[in-house]
Amino acid sequence: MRAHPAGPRHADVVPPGNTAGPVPATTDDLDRLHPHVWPRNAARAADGSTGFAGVDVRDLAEEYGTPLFVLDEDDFRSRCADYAGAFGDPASVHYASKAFLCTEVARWVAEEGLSLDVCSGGELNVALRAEFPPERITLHGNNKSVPELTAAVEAGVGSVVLDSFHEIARLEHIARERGVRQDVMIRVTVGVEAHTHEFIATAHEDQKFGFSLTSGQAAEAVGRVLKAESLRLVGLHSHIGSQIFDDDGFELAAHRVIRLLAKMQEEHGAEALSTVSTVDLGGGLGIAYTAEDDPLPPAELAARLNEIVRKECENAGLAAPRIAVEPGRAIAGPGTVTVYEVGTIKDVALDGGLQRRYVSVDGGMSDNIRTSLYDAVYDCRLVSRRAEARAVLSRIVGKHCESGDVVVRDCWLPEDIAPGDLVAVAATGAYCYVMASNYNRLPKPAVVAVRDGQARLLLRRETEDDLLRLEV
Ligand SMILES: Cc1ncc(COP(=O)(O)O)c(C=O)c1O
Ligand SMILES: N[C@@H](CCCC[NH3+])C(=O)O
Repeated sequence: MRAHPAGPRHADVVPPGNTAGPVPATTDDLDRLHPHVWPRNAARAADGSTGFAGVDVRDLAEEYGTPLFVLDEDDFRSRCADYAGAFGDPASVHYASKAFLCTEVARWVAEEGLSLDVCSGGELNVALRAEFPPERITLHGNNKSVPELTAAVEAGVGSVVLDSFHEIARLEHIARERGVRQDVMIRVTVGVEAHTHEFIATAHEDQKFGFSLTSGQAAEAVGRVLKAESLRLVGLHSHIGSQIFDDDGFELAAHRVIRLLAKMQEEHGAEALSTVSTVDLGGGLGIAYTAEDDPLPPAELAARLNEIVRKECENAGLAAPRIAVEPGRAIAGPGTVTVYEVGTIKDVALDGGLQRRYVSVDGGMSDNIRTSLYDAVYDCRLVSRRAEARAVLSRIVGKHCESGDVVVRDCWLPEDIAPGDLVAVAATGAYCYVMASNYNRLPKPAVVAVRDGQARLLLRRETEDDLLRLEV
């Protein structure tokens, strides 16, 4: 181990409240790719450069350009397998495709035996292009259009998660016209305050999703669906939010959904509810964006949920339903990194003798809006060579005309970072590419999959011509 000190040039110049964690004690620490945060097949090579599934990051940058999303295929597939194993039946794990989707990834999900959640006609279209088995597709959304509902029914999707009274009537009409009995679930807003950013919590009462439990709307929705001859109620659904670390919220949600099921059985009779075989507890499992984050292992979560559902059902005298879950971030997030090239570097003197270093890269808020939107925290490392100098607290910023264009608010980088160096931001597989924009007319980056020493393009980089394609 190299014992070279990596502390800041002057510890007293570091601005307070930084989110980069403690000063790396050595240059080895500055180089370390924490295994919870970085893709399962990321590793430093002997010369200090970084390989992703055995492919040198410098070769990837040269061949595909930067910014570049690099997706470790085995990491993605192994997380599908982890969830499938934890919950017993792969089909009861629905990959939430909003986190990241392209045709090839939909094929991987199908091959791993999982189900797939889509929440728009566009996502459905990609799934069907990948020939994803329609009976394993679920359609979500609080405002699905008539064409979206129609496309789903005609494709033969496994279920539609109903989100409003308007939609019950709309879907009933569409299914009846086509002579189909469509399987549906009801999205119940269970009134749980998930401990996460307020913009990504979804089960408190005052928001747009689902039928609320306390107002009686959820019970009313069950009644209406049971009367709709072209709909068949197969499950109750709850999703409490995203990037959640403790299981209390899931437990409470499970408890409330089962109570509703029991109440509905009392009201409508066991026969009427005999088709309700699933309790879907949604997604939301947090991932490690930094070494301090401590996500719940899928097997632990599955065991806890099974136990609570079993106990609740026993108390209510119900047969235990199948538990379904919808992880998006937990499957797609950790296996992808974004590689950027450093362009410019600027040191700023702050009040009180403090200093901040701005490292500008060739992407920004157009390929990762999460930092500006949710104050997201990320780990960023120099990946094209070994760190040889002391650590300097740095801020990774993009190239957009916006001072809030921050990719990583605080991270430690070696003092000698220079234009042309490659840096990578970890855990960008979920909600980065899919939320990308063309702000300042920047083309969307390419997405490349790596596996067994080989790289394969999944989505090509947008071109200047692509950016002109909508001009009339
Ligand atoms: C209904 C539903 N299911 C699943 C997910 C996936 O969430 P996550 O990516 O946090 O697992 C979301 C997004 O929050 C969602 O709205
Ligand atoms: N897009 C959000 C989460 C919302 C998930 C979809 N309901 C994120 O990046 O964290």
